[in-house]
Amino acid sequence: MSIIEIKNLTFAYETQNVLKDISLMIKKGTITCLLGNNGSGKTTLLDNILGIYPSQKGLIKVHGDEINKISISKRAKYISYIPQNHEEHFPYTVLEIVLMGRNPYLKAYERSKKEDLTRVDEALSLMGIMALKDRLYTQLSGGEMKMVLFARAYVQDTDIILMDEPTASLDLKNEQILLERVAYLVKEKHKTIIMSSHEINHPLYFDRHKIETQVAMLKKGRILYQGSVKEVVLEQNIEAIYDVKTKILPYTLDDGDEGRTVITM
Ligand SMILES: Nc1ncnc2c1ncn2[C@@H]1O[C@H](COP(=O)(O)OP(=O)(O)OP(=O)(O)O)[C@@H](O)[C@H]1O
Repeated sequence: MSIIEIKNLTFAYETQNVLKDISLMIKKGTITCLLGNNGSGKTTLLDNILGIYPSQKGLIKVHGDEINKISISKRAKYISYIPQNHEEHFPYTVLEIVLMGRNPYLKAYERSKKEDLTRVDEALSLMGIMALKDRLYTQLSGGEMKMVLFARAYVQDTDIILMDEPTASLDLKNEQILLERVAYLVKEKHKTIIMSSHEINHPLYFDRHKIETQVAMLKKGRILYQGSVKEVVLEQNIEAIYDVKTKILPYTLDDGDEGRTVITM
């Protein structure tokens, strides 16, 4: 059974439809990569899955229930979200920001327990950002903030994690850490991840690591191509979406692992 079912979703902010007849089935323990040019509707689709807008046309079900009928407290135990941009105006420390990921598990006025603080330490170590623990979140760089938000999603302990361009503004090392942690969460913890990305090599990376990966390529609010990495990440599809000519090149690593990489011409 699918953990997320989207059927014929059409959505408009005002009068013009931004998402058009989107249907997507997402299995537990898989990654879905949303690719598409700027303004194609990736963030809007993630926001709809999160249930932050009243439903318009079509249906989104999470764990078998219509998303807008699931209480906010239950939703926070089902889905965590790493937004593209996150502004925090209050000078919380990194510790406090990550600890917020445990809020869905606290009763009204209940204080964090020792176990919650242990989870925060575990997440900060996992992301290699223990040194940031007492820093003010408002004073971090964009890339450091992204790593902190991933740690917050990790402690929230949801089955589903939505990520909006999670590697944007990360340096090469942190991009590698993030991709490895995403792969770990899916393979070892059976999390279900939906991530938007402008990096076509991301689905190829997950495919090489033998993670079940679905790709949905959007253009002007429609999914034009949908399926496995091998079915969808093709030169002609990339050109149809981005109007850019590319080559997909095969490579073999020293250990014999084979993969493919996309280069622009
Ligand atoms: N709050 C809003 N009100 C009105 N229109 C919006 C709003 N948010 C987004 N849009 C419009 O909806 C369309 C889809 O935007 P969205 O942010 O979902 O695209 P995206 O694929 O995530 O783009 P990007 O790759 O640039 O992040 C765009 O034309 C955008 O201008």
